[in-house]
Amino acid sequence: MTARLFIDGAAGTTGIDIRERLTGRTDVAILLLDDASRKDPAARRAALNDADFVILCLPDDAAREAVALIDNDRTRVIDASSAHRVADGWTYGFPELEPDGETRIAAATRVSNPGCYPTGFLALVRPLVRAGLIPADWPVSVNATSGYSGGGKAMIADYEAGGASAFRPYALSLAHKHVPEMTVHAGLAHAPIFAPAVANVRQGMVVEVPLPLHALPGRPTLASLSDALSAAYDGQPLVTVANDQPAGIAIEENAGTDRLTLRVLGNDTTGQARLVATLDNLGKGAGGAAVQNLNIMAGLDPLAGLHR
Ligand SMILES: NC(=O)C1=CN([C@@H]2O[C@H](COP(=O)(O)OP(=O)(O)OC[C@H]3O[C@@H](n4cnc5c(N)ncnc54)[C@H](OP(=O)(O)O)[C@@H]3O)[C@@H](O)[C@H]2O)C=CC1
Ligand SMILES: CC(=O)N[C@@H](CCC(=O)OP(=O)(O)O)C(=O)O
Repeated sequence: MTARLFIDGAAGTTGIDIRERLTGRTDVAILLLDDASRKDPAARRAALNDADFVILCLPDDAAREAVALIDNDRTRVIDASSAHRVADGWTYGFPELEPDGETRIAAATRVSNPGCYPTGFLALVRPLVRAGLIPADWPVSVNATSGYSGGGKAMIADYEAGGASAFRPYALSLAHKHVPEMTVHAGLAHAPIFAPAVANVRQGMVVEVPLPLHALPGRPTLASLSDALSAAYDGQPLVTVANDQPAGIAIEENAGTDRLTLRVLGNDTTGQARLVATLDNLGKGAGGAAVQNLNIMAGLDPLAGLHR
């Protein structure tokens, strides 16, 4: 079977990336609108209802509008925006996160693609909360740095014109749009303190969760945390729990791939840990995850077109 796919927002950063990833595939046929009609509601409505699958690569409001334009119960949607990540009736599109994740995505008609930062954060924290190693009411914090392509066309243009800062912490009022999905899908009682920054590198991301092991109820060791992550992702080809002790970690480690690498680093003597994830904000953090979800929903090879 050939899956008929419409990408709404195909001219943007994520849309172009997904089109490139699907080039040459014979199991997916892409429906495109020309430049004159790509923002025309009537043309979008027709394409949205004609397709078997739709990937929304739009700002949040436009993504909500696109969903409202679908008036049949056959078209299945993957939304790359943050509009539906904690919405009722939507399945969170992170197949490796829960034991039944892939099964639920395969059956879903509405799938929300995870945010780039939440992908790293949840991969580190969710299995530890599920295993009881981090209590649900623990005051978690998360520091992260993204490549500038995470800010879409406007931020890419700023950086590539040479005028933007080399390293810029932001979201300083602690109300970043990713906090709700981090809280809900980690199973935490309180919002984590999320401190993101953008760096002068096109693609790549480091997400770090510091943990005072000495203060946690079970006083876990580094090895017990690492073992819990390894067990959670056993057999998952895109997720690696590395047991190395690098002197430093490059933000580019997984740039250009759909890999997600997790590490538990730190010091058992002081009882302090640094949980660190690296990924490509456009890979497992966006377009790679969208293609993976499409593959799963359409019953295709789940890893087709992904860069391991
Ligand atoms: N970049 C990233 O790393 C990631 C982005 N995302 C999410 O994916 C979505 C798209 O992001 P990104 O690709 O970066 O953004 P871009 O700004 O690069 O692209 C957005 C595209 O949507 C088009 N668009 C805007 N409004 C409408 C509309 N009403 N109808 C049709 N098309 C419209 C824009 O057209 P025009 O330029 O002409 O206005 C543009 O082509 C966002 O919700 C973003 O949060 C998700 C994960 C990662
Ligand atoms: C560097 C930068 O600006 N990043 C974006 C997030 C990019 C992303 O992946 O967010 P969504 O998946 O929710 O679109 C931001 O902080 O808003």
